[in-house]
Amino acid sequence: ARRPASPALPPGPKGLPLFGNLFQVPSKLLWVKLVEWSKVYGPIYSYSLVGQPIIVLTSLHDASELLDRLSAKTSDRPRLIKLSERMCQGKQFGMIPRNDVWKRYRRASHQSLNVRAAENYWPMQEEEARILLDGLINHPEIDSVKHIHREASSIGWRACFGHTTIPLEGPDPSEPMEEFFHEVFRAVVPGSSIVDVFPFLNPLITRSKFLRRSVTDKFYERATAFFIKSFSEPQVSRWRGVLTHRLDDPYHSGRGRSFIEPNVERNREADWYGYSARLRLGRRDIVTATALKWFLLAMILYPETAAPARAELERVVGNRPPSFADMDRLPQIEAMVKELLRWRPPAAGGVVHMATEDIVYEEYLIPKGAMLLPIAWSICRDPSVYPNGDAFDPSRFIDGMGNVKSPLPHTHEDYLAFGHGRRICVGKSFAINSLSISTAHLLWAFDFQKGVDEHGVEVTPDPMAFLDNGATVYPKPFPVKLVPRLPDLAERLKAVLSK
Ligand code: HEM
Repeated sequence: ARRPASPALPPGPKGLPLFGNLFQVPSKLLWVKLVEWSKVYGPIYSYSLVGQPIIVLTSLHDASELLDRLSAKTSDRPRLIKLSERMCQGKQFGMIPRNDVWKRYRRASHQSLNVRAAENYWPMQEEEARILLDGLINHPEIDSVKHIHREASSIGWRACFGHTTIPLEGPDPSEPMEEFFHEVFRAVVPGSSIVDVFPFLNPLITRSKFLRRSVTDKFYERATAFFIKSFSEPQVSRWRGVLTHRLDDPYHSGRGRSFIEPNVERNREADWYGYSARLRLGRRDIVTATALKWFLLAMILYPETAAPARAELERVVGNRPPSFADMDRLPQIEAMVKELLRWRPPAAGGVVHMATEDIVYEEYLIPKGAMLLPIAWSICRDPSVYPNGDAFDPSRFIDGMGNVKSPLPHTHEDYLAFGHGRRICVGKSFAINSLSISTAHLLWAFDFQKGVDEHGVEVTPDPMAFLDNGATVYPKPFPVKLVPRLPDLAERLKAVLSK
């Protein structure tokens, strides 16, 4: 296309003077509306909230050009008053601007979470996957979602603090943090908080307790207080006390070194890194739990897609539980995890970036200060790379020889659910490992069938029934029936767990 004399913002829905599209965007499931608009206005379009332009990216081409290739100019975060400044007091590094503090946090967490370093958590993640199965077998009366949550929080907490496993019956020390992260995910959505839409309210809110309460919700103050307290020396020592104590427990081997340790040892600013690490990473694992809920749903609705992975597990591991050492020979598991994150990217609406300078992109102007919102839902079903993207089909990632296909360029090895550019998820390898080992164990151990409701009627879950949690999206709860695939499953697990 010929470039017009003065490039302008990508077109989009017409709004009101001053307010822009403020009254057209829903307060829940914003991304569903944004996907709808992309069908009308094209893969790249813009809308505005009270003068703030937001550029919506729904194609792989635009997202990779703007957020990956031009990431030097598009890796900032917008000012997030409620989330970053009020709730996290500038300490949650995923949300702060791209400044020196961010760089130090990012470097420190990359050191402990990169592909190689993530291998340190394999024994702990394997153990947790087995404890998950053990719980599901011995406590079928407890909702499977609760088991999944236990596993996810235990993995997250153990990685952060070197903690031993969190028991099903609790106590779960990470619980308040989970609450906090729910709030974080809600507040990261553009326009979700009134103080971000009308920043002039900020000083007023600081002064008025009434306003503070009314712009936030009931969890806010409690969760924020917990978050801030978790930096404090006494709190950290208290957690450490719990850890060391439990390490002697023979059933819970206590394997699993905190990923903070290497940083603490290496850095002179040990305390600073140590304390801050706890929050920047603690409870991100709830995203992994979300992915596992979608996994159960996919297995109920598309049972035939489990067959190749099962056949492979039978061939490679047989009657013993799978392990990371088997993963090279389990391409079907890799394909399953790729497809799971593609079909239902947990952060469906993407995480917002901000341009730090004016960018002329194709015929458009992306002005400095514009928000850029990559809609993972759409990008992960971009028809030019993933045809028939609404169908759950792990075989799309398998070639004629039964190996995982080489990914197409710019697809981040077919893991587009982890975002883009310099802000790409720092826990990516860690999360993929958690999902691979958990799905491998679940497929090895169980057949998944529809569960029944309180009247005994079989329930077919609706894959389009979403529960909004801001940047992440859950399936509406559904019952599932797990049928053990080996008669002596419980004994086999006991044998490996007590080793
Ligand atoms: C399936 C699980 C997960 C998914 C789908 C996911 C996805 C994402 C996405 C979309 C972003 C924003 C990227 C962007 O701005 O373009 C992000 C950022 C981040 N993720 Fe994850 N994540 C997952 C698990 C984790 C885990 C387990 C950890 C920690 C161990 C983690 C730590 C982070 C951090 C610290 C950031 C902020 C990075 C920055 O702003 O520089 N994530 N993640």
